[in-house]
Amino acid sequence: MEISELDRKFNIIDGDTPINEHLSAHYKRSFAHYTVKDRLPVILTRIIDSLSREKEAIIAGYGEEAADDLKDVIGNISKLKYELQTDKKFKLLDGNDTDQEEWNAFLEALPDTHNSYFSAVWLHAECYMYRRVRSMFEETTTLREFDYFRRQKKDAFMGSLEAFQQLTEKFNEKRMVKTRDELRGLFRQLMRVNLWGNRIDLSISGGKIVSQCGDPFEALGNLEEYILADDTAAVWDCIATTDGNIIVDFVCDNAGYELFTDLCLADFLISHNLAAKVRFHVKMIPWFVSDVTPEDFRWTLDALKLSVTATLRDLGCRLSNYIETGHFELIEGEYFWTSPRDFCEMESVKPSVHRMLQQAHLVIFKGDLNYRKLLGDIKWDPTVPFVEAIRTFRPTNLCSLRTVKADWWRDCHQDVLKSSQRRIPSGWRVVNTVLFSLHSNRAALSGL
Ligand SMILES: O=P(O)(O)OC[C@H]1O[C@](O)(CO)[C@@H](O)[C@@H]1O
Ligand SMILES: [Mn+2]
Repeated sequence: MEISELDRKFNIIDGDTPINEHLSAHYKRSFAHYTVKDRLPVILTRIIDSLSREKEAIIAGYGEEAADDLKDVIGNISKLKYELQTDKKFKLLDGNDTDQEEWNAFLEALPDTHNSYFSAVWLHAECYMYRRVRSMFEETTTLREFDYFRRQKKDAFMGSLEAFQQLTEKFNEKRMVKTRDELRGLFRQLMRVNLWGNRIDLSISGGKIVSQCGDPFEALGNLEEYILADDTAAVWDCIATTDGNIIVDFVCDNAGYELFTDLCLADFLISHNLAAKVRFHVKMIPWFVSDVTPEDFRWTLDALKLSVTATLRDLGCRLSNYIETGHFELIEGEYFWTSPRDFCEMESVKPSVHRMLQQAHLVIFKGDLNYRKLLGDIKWDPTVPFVEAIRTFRPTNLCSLRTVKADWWRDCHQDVLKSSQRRIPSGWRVVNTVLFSLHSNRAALSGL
């Protein structure tokens, strides 16, 4: 079928998402369109490939019955790919997962004009695809607990070991800082290391293993010019002006190198008495390929503890000890993070999560997907300040740490935009361009 014929059939508009509209694959020249048309089918195909490749190992681990389950799942993923590529309406979810009813209520309430892959809000379409894959496994007898992205996450972790080592060594050298100024300087560096950590994401690479190579601290200087918006000073003030008896929350994104940098930043906060507790909110089901699940979190601490190098072993022991002492807390069991809801809906849809975030003095939202959820997946006018774009979402002080993977102009102030245009020709082609934004909610930080 000719592409134009397809476009006509799916009612695709030949243009980019208009300002103030929701991002959607409906607009042919948008990154959302490229994602739904090209990236998501590739991610589905990669799941099928890895299941076929690992078939024997899976059967060895999950029993003979897993062979039939694998066959069913592979067939169902192929069907899902067909549904996606032919823009079928979203189906209700089967199965008994905890969040199934909420998801179905959400799907049933979608207007008829926005409930298929190319017509829906991009956030909804993308989340729905990952959630459908999960239900296929949930319906099996043997593979309900199987994480079909785990192999890739582990491989990416292993590929980053050298960077972990370098980061920990540098961090150990610097840990002993004493003065407030030195502390602030180290915080600034760790925030940047953390921000860069978000580059390593296995969904943007289509599931291909990408790991952090080279010395992360050394790379910082060259990367500085790519930072679009930087409120580190406000974030530091927000933390450093307290008595340290505060909770800091991470709404986590990717496992592997990024989680490692989250743990380093959290370690810094605890070991310098800047926070009494750091909580990590993670996903309950395999999500956007590399997102952290409780199992990934525990596995990461264990792998560090068992590392061949003493530096990483010591770190692993210290971090695990923080769990024992309650300085770190893994928050699991919450399905809101894998719902299609944006964060503005949190207070009404899941007040318990909102109340929990309110206990924290600062919440750090990691990554591109969380950023999109903060902004409601809307293509904001670039001049709209972050604090307006997050609308009524005000649980506490907020910080968003994100490398820009989706539409990049939404968070730029005009002056930044102008200077970045020299480097970035247009729209979604910036997918491989490294850009950062480091946002805090200035209004919330100043106590509004
Ligand atoms: O891991 P992160 O930072 O949330 O980014 C992942 C996501 O970024 C996007 O490319 C754009 O939002 C998604 O399509 C992708 O899967
Ligand atoms: Mn992610």
